[in-house]
Amino acid sequence: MIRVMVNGAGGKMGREVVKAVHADSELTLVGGIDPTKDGQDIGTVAGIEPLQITMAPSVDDVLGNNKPDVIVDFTNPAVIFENAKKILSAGVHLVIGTTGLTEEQRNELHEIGLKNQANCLVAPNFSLGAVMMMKVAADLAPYFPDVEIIELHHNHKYDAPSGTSILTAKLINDAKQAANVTSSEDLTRESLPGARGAKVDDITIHSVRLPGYVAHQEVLFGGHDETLTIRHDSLSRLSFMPGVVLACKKITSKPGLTYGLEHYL
Ligand SMILES: NC(=O)C1=CN([C@@H]2O[C@H](COP(=O)(O)OP(=O)(O)OC[C@H]3O[C@@H](n4cnc5c(N)ncnc54)[C@H](OP(=O)(O)O)[C@@H]3O)[C@@H](O)[C@H]2O)C=CC1
Ligand SMILES: O=C(O)C1=N[C@H](C(=O)O)C[C@H](O)C1
Repeated sequence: MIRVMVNGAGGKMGREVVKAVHADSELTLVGGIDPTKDGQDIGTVAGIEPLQITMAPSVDDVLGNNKPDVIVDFTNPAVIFENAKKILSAGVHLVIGTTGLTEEQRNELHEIGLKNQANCLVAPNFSLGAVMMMKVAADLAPYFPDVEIIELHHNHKYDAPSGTSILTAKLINDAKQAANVTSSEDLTRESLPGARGAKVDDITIHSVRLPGYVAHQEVLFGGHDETLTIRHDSLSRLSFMPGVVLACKKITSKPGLTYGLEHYL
């Protein structure tokens, strides 16, 4: 049995992860961390039967004796880097769904993980469909080098652009460079700043935040008198759970830091 703890267990994703880990026969839920749910019962917070597990206020409280094998983190971009350093330094494997880590920070976590035999997965998106969308987008990019991304999320999301759109843009850029193709010149000049969205390398990303949405993304390719659009929709947070459960089971066999769930499939 793999002993799993959830950081951010009281949040929108954390509550679903608690339920998914509890329901899996190869995983044992051994704890949850959330500053404002400190002392509460994890089953009550997640809306399942009482589990007799009390939530801890911070990772500092769970990295002493009786550490878990794996911590799954869905907290927020402001706290992820400092928490990840502590968790990996304590020799605990770490599955990160939280967005916002820079490439430089991921490199630092890779070194800390190797030094402490603690593996780390940073996956901007755990849904199978989103991983496939990114793969197909990269496959299409050499044939359609003119491409923009629209990502659409609920209005309680803290960060923009989304982690998924940033990884999608990176994969598209890598594919374009490998194929030695470039996009057409953008002749538009903004009369209002921000009208053309944000750039990740060469790719424009537009972020929509509205109540009602969960997590959605369109990748739009423009060609000669034709366009091609691929779209992915997460209809609920359950869409991320098979990926999170898979990551908890595979992480022991992937040394260092891995970026993207595709490397686990
Ligand atoms: N990789 C993927 O597939 C997905 C990634 N995400 C990402 O996951 C992250 C969380 O998303 P979501 O669940 O919607 O956000 P929520 O705000 O609903 O949940 C975050 C939780 O973390 C808690 N928290 C804040 N600071 C700490 C801390 N220092 N230690 C422990 N817990 C803390 C929050 O408590 P409080 O509310 O009291 O601040 C809250 O309960 C985001 O970065 C989001 O982009 C989301 C969906 C899928
Ligand atoms: O905040 C969210 O909700 C999501 N965040 C991730 C991201 O930033 O890409 C994954 C998914 O889009 C949901």
